[in-house]
Amino acid sequence: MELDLLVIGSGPGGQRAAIQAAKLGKRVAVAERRNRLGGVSIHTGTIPSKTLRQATLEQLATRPLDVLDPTRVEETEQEAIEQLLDRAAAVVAAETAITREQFRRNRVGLLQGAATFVDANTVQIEGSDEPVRAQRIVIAVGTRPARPSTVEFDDRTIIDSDGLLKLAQRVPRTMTVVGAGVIGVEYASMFGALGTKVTVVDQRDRVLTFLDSEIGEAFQYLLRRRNVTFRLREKVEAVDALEGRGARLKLGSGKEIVSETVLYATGRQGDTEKLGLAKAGLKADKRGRITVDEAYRTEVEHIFAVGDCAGGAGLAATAMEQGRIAALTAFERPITQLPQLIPTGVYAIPELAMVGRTEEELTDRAVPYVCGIARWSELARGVISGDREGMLKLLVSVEDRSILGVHVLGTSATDLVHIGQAVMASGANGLDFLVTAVFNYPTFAESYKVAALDADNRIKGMAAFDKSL
Ligand SMILES: Cc1cc2nc3c(=O)[nH]c(=O)nc-3n(C[C@H](O)[C@H](O)[C@H](O)COP(=O)(O)OP(=O)(O)OC[C@H]3O[C@@H](n4cnc5c(N)ncnc54)[C@H](O)[C@@H]3O)c2cc1C
Ligand SMILES: NC(=O)c1ccc[n+]([C@@H]2O[C@H](COP(=O)([O-])OP(=O)(O)OC[C@H]3O[C@@H](n4cnc5c(N)ncnc54)[C@H](O)[C@@H]3O)[C@@H](O)[C@H]2O)c1
Repeated sequence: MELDLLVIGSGPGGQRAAIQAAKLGKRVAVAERRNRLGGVSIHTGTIPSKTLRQATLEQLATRPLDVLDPTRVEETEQEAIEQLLDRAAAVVAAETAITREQFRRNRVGLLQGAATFVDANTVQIEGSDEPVRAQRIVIAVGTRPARPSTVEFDDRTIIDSDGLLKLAQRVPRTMTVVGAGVIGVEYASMFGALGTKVTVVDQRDRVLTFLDSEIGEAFQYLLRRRNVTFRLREKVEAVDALEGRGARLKLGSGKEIVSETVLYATGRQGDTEKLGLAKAGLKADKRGRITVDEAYRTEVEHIFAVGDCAGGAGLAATAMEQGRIAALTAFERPITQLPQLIPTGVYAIPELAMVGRTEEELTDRAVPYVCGIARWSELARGVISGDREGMLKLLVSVEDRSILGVHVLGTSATDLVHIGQAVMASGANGLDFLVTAVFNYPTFAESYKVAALDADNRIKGMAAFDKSL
């Protein structure tokens, strides 16, 4: 088979690379080693975890009173987890079907089987007799959970985020989450909200270290109120399964934690070992990542790598755009590089999102700024929705009134952040746009106006003080 482009991997990076090349009229195929399309994003990562979260929130809002009946607790819990997993399975199936249909419409071929390089232009697909030759190749093989070699995972008691989706028995009473990164925190908050006593262990002294520290502290406080305990600056020394009764974690400080389930979320490893990269003149680093330039080109001119296996942000959102950029570059079309301003969304309970700088970064860079804050407790939409915990914080330049950072905690945070992203991208004077804009009322979006007025008042207050001197 002769192709203009072969894409290896059908996750978000591979999908977008393939469809972009097909839109240019190229002969394209995607190789996928699993018998399902969509990658980690659709099957074990983004989509199932976000569906479980949504279903959890709905279940909590409509939990029947008979759950308090002691004779029905086990049964009700079993039903509850089955409903959550069924909902995730239904959404996964729908998303897979959408991906398959998009490939069909765009005439993207599908080659099922693991791909390995024969040489820099030839790839063998497992189970096929005929090798595939392609003028250009995009590697989009993603990652898998990093499993420390000393830990015995059994997909039942000691699990990673893939194993969590097989937790079919019931919501565990106790859970230890190792790793307070995005995956650890999203699942810890979800199980905490469901009533599990969760302990989060991390070697760092803060959760989600990229957050603005005020928002991070508020978030940790809210999680503590929802059954989550933090053991920070702690290293895991050993994990022992206790026959049918959970597992015991031994920490470097000498503490021991016993829980029904241990969830490991300590990062991910590029899935590149079995690709035969050396045959194509390529190599990966010790985390399985392939080095690329700003257009996702590897050291070999016609081979590109995108998404999680090329390092970077580790997001479905960025993987998609990287795939598109790689395909445009491969066929000598003009590109716009990945923007600097990329939002982060954490789908915990409560939700978090940010774009731009934190207070700590601005302080380190000696950039003069003021904060403007809006609290959901004073926002009509917050009162109506019953979310009185949320807040939006704007960081505003005192020099040119541009918005330097946006930090949101609470309902709709992951959507709301994009208003800030758009205002920031439009450059200077963002504050004046927000101060004078009229937003629908009552909405969470109104928080931008409230926070902008707060920041404006602070800047005016400073100016009035200077004049009075
Ligand atoms: C629990 C969890 C929650 C997440 N939540 C979010 C979120 O809310 N928002 C967000 O933006 N991101 C989220 N992510 C991250 C997101 O899922 C990834 O960034 C994204 O899936 C990366 O896409 P990708 O195209 O690089 O590869 P992947 O989605 O990892 O897909 C790679 C594909 O390549 C295939 N493959 C591998 N080797 C071969 C081979 N040799 N031959 C053929 N096929 C091969 C694999 O089977 C797989 O299908 C989450 C991740 C996890 C684990
Ligand atoms: N909402 C989202 O966008 C979203 C959601 C989930 C996952 N993701 C992506 O998935 C990827 C993986 O996430 P992750 O949370 O597994 O990794 P991560 O690297 O973000 O976090 C891992 C955490 O584990 C800690 N850790 C590592 N080894 C440890 C040990 N031995 N003992 C104690 N703590 C230890 C680290 O200090 C770190 O805080 C990330 O790229 C993330 O962006 C994104």
